[in-house]
Amino acid sequence: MTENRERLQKAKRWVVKIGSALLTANGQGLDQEAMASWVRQMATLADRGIELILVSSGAVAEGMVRMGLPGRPSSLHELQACAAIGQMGLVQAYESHFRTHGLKTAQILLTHEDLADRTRYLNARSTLNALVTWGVIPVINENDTVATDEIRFGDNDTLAALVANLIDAEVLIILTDQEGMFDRDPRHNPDAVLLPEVRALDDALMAMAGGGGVLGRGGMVTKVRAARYAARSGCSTVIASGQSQDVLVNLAGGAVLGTLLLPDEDRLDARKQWLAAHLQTAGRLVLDDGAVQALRNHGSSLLPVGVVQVEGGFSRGEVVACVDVHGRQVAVGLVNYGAEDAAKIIGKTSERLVEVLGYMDEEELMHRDNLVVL
Ligand SMILES: Nc1ncnc2c1ncn2[C@@H]1O[C@H](COP(=O)(O)OP(=O)(O)O)[C@@H](O)[C@H]1O
Ligand SMILES: N[C@@H](CCC(=O)OP(=O)(O)O)C(=O)O
Repeated sequence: MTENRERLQKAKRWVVKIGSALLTANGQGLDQEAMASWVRQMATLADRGIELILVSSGAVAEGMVRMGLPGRPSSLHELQACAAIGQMGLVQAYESHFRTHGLKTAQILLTHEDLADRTRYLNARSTLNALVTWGVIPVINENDTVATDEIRFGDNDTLAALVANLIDAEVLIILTDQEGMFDRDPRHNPDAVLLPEVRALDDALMAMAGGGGVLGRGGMVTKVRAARYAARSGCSTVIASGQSQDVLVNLAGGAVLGTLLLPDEDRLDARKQWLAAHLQTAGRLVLDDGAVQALRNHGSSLLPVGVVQVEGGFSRGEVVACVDVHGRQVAVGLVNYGAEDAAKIIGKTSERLVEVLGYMDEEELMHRDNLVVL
């Protein structure tokens, strides 16, 4: 175990995510004292040459306090207005805390759409790399003011993981209001046991992870999912308590704190990571069992013959999900045929494509270089 903790000691690029539950002191507004402590710790790490990217929630919660609202608004526009109000307080606080340590900050607000579009994805990556190289601390949040269901990450755990993929971070630290991940939700099970180290891809984890509290969005479910996303670029995740004294500095020293979620060894190349980052897709292809096996076990391309159904109105070149007959996601990839033509060729062998369509661009519906098995 300590050997894996030593990985953290060597890591040079970290994403740190701070959740609303932790940041807002039980709905009493931003916890300035706690923020000062995390910032001081990050300044210590920056001083040791660690590159840091901060993903911070708290905009909606702070907006609620500023507007004197008793609970989280249910209407989308009020929620978005709250986020816009609270985001001011959030960046203002980080800017002034970091300035006391001589560090500059930069605000970055993203939606899922920014990472789904290849050009914007590359732009976001270059900008973040430029900031980090200058020693500026990017402070990232979802662009809640414009995010609708179609373009949102939904929670900042996911956003933080996709940022870790984007900039090739070695470590993602998710600070929350619990000591780490337990085998059951400790809020409801006092005898729950803390898990010190797990494989991020272990399927059993999802069953142990429950939902979140009043202010946070995702609970442990989104944190485990985030660790799985992070693992795609070889990034280790730690879920730890933000209330634990000097948590960041101690983790950097190799202390056994919180839960370490380790990646498996094989890591996706940068383009496949971008493909995998598509949380929303333009449509779905339903695969028969043979095609599922071919993709999963043999790294094959997807041929029309293995597809039983086409759903959605996608065009050639769009990112489409592949699911099995039970609707479970198998892969995502760039499709070689639009939905209309795809519907005509599914179930057909490659030799029949010209006969059915009158032309053939590629014999695969998705080439293996353009798909990623999830
Ligand atoms: N297996 C688990 N281990 C630890 N916490 C869990 C687990 N399942 C659910 N939770 C809940 O997840 C909450 C943290 O998530 P959340 O409220 O979204 O916080 P944040 O704002 O930090 O993202 C904890 O307070 C806890 O009640
Ligand atoms: N963008 C939102 C973050 C919502 C969110 O994911 O919260 P959390 O589950 O506490 O990380 C905000 O700033 O309020």
